[in-house]
Amino acid sequence: MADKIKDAKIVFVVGGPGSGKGTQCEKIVAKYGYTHLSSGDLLRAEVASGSERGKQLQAIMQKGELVPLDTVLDMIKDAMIAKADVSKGYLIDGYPREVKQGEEFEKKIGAPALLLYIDAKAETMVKRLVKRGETSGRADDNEETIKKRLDLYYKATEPVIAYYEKRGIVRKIDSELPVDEVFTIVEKAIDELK
Ligand SMILES: Nc1nc2c(ncn2[C@@H]2O[C@H](COP(=O)(O)OP(=O)(O)OP(=O)(O)O)[C@@H](O)[C@H]2O)c(=O)[nH]1
Ligand SMILES: O=c1ccn([C@@H]2O[C@H](COP(=O)(O)OP(=O)(O)O)[C@@H](O)[C@H]2O)c(=O)[nH]1
Ligand SMILES: [Mg+2]
Repeated sequence: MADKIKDAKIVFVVGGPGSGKGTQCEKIVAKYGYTHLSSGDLLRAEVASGSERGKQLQAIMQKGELVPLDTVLDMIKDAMIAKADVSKGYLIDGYPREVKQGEEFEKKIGAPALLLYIDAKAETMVKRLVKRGETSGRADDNEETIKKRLDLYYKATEPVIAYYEKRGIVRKIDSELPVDEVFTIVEKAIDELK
């Protein structure tokens, strides 16, 4: 496994709920052809399958809490292996959520070359998610759960950024700007990887 993906770049995409991770990842895929793996999307797919495991995940996500670390990591790993022959790079979106998740990822898969830190103000993120909730159908896009997701982000996920800052691979992206302007900054960070 580690062998198969050793030449592919791994990029962690981290930021608060609604900061714009998914939006920027789509644009990176369109321009660079990277493989986009959103941990949240993988979990939602499991929920949609109606499996027993999906039902347990649904209950946790609805509360804005974190699902067990191994569950997410196994899903990401399987998805990476499935694309290993064609992938130039991987965008791991919404992961790691806590420092321990990052450590486990590196033990089982490999080291990230870059961490894109998508940064928006709490107020902005709440506004975007409430708006997205009008059409997203996501069970966690409601004000009560949004608040819990934000709290958990500041408590558990922000330390992830500090952890990788020490390794010099963090690029902070201001996502208060319009989407295309944000992408201009993202492009610079990805171009530096080549
Ligand atoms: N103005 C502005 N709006 C944005 C930007 N990026 C995303 N949005 C809007 O904010 C909402 C959330 O964006 P997503 O890309 O889904 O955010 P995310 O970080 O993937 O959020 P989660 O899936 O909850 O983790 C979307 O409905 C976008 O339309 C941006 O750079 N500028
Ligand atoms: O590594 C992960 C990624 C997601 N989640 C769960 O999935 C939800 C949605 O995650 P996503 O990244 O889609 O959205 P965000 O919370 O960043 O807005 C989170 O609130 C968590 O309950 C998790 O437990 N571990
Ligand atoms: Mg997303």
